[in-house]
Amino acid sequence: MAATKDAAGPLPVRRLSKDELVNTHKTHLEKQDNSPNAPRPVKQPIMSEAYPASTKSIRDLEIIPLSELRAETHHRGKGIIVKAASPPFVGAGAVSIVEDEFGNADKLAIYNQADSSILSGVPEGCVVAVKEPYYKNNGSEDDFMICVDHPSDVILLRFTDPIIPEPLRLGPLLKTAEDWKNAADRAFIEKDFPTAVFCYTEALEASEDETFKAPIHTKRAGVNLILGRYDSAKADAMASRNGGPQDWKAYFNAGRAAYGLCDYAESNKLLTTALELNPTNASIQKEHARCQARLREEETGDYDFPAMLASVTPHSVHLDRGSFLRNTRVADSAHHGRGLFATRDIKAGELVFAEKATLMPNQYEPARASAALYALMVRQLCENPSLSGPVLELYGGEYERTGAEGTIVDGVPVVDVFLVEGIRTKNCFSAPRSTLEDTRPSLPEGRQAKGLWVHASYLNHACVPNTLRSFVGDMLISRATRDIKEGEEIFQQYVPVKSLIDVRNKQFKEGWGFECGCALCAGERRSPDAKLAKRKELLDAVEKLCSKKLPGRELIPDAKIRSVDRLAKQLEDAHEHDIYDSLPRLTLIYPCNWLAAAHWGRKNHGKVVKYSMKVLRNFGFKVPDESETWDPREIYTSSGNATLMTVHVVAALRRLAVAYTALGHKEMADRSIEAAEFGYMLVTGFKNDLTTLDK
Ligand SMILES: C[S@@+](CC[C@H](N)C(=O)[O-])C[C@H]1O[C@@H](n2cnc3c(N)ncnc32)[C@H](O)[C@@H]1O
Repeated sequence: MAATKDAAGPLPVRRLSKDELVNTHKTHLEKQDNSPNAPRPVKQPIMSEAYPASTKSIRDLEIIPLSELRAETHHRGKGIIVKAASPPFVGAGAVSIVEDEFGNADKLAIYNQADSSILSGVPEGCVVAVKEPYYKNNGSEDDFMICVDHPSDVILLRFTDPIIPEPLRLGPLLKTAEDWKNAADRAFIEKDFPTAVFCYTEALEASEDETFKAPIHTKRAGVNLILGRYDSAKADAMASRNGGPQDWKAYFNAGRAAYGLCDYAESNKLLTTALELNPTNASIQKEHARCQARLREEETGDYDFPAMLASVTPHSVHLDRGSFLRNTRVADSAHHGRGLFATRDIKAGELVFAEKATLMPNQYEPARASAALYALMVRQLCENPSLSGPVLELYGGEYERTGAEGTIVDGVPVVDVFLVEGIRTKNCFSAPRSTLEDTRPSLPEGRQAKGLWVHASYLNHACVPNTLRSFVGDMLISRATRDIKEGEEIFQQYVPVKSLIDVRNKQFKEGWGFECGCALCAGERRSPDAKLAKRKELLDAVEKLCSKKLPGRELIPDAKIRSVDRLAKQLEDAHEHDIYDSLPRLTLIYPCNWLAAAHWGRKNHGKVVKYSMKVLRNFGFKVPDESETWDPREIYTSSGNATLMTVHVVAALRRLAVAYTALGHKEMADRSIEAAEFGYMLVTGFKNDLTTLDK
């Protein structure tokens, strides 16, 4: 863990007075962008500044005055209780001027609160407790602020909480439970849902009358459903039961909440009860049928992928589908910690699993995608604690846990934003809106969302993996690239691998903290350094000569083709037979692809066959001598365990088909196309027309 600043720093020489703070704050408020759709920036944690979230109750901390806060210090064992003396300035966080019971004032910046929480902009007059506050200098001599990064380090205190010191007490703002209910109803009509939840909560706290409380639970369940706070919605719905004829509503709402949590088995149970109580209700029937469909998908893995793709639009990338996971299970891995293992034999091409994202924001802007996922993870852990368990169990890198993360303290789950960021960086995937679309050459590159798929997060990496992942909206599809035996570990590539072993392992070390030990990496490490250096030198020479591009329609001069051919031969000679006999030769893929494309432009079909077959060979596939009759469809099942499948394999097979046709080898041409279609299914996740590759 990074150094925390627990040692006491100095008391500031000068602090700004309340008037000075409030006046400056007012000028900021005047400039605040209040448009409802203005995107809120996210303050993503800097791991070198990491410090753990407080795990103590505010009632176990020593409450200190603001005047005792020391610069650059985490005040362990201490807490402050303050009242907001200004409206909040809402940017990456919410900044308020606050005062304590002694009239000391200071600036409080609260980050990482969900928009649906009232703490995302503490209203003036509210009282909050900050646990183990971090007091931070903002640059100039007298500019300090209390900086709350962990959402659970700040607690909104109820007006009647006895912990509030006398001078900060207002007493209840409204007199009766009925007043609070009416205020909540008004907030609901104005679509101010966080305030509605707050006021319904006060109404519930202010009343002992169960007949008054039951419908308020129903209303708060409804608001929580709107806010996506499914755990609370479910608890409210269940609390609204009173044994009367309206209880079907409670089960219906609880069922919808469980559906929102993707807990379809639980949802089914609740909706079935709702249906028993009200068998003719069309809304329950509809939700029940929807839930049954999810359970079928979970059981069978039977998906209509084209329909799913058709439903993905720029505004709707979250698919209403269940996850099919039963072909795989999590178990200890010989490579690292836990991994995913096959629970039965899986044939090349079969669905290994399909998983709906646990969390994936609809944010495809490269500059915003990571921050959006981080913010969503924090929000969900705060709002739906039932999701915390599976997310917090994921590998979080080197960040040291306290063990209290996710436990409920002072009524809220402890959420440590640095752990969340650690989990995010080690487990998130980039996802195009659809992999099929992504294979279109005309599509601009780089528009990918970032998401978290909890089951897929257990996959370890191999450069020569046995599965390939693809996406349709927020659904991750994993297909077997070769036959997998029951009990075998499932691997995937974390990122497309670089051809030079040093370069790719540097990437794994820096990004994920490991050195790959897959068959390819282990084999390549047997090559002496001089051979590795020679291959790098030759690849550099080819890339320089060809400017890293593949030939298009232009006619490439003979002399250039001869030069590339010569370098390719030297590269081939720089691979030891005993090591590379059944391993991919990644540095040779680009030159061979280039030569196939160059000969393609010259309609030199024999050479196209030769170099396309070399491309397949260099991806690790077993191919015969180019003059033999063979069946390209067999490459997926007869090539051993060190192959690498990409869209370039599909392109090579297509090129092969055209060349075979031109040479009059119709049968091999047809088989090549079938093999290309199969490969394209692996790449895109389901059967698709190869012509997408031309669009
Ligand atoms: C997404 S997690 C994979 C699941 C992880 N093994 C676990 O126990 O939760 C990613 C982490 O797994 C480890 N890992 C993945 N592939 C590996 C490999 N081939 N060899 C060693 N460690 C690997 C790395 O520490 C990486 O940061």
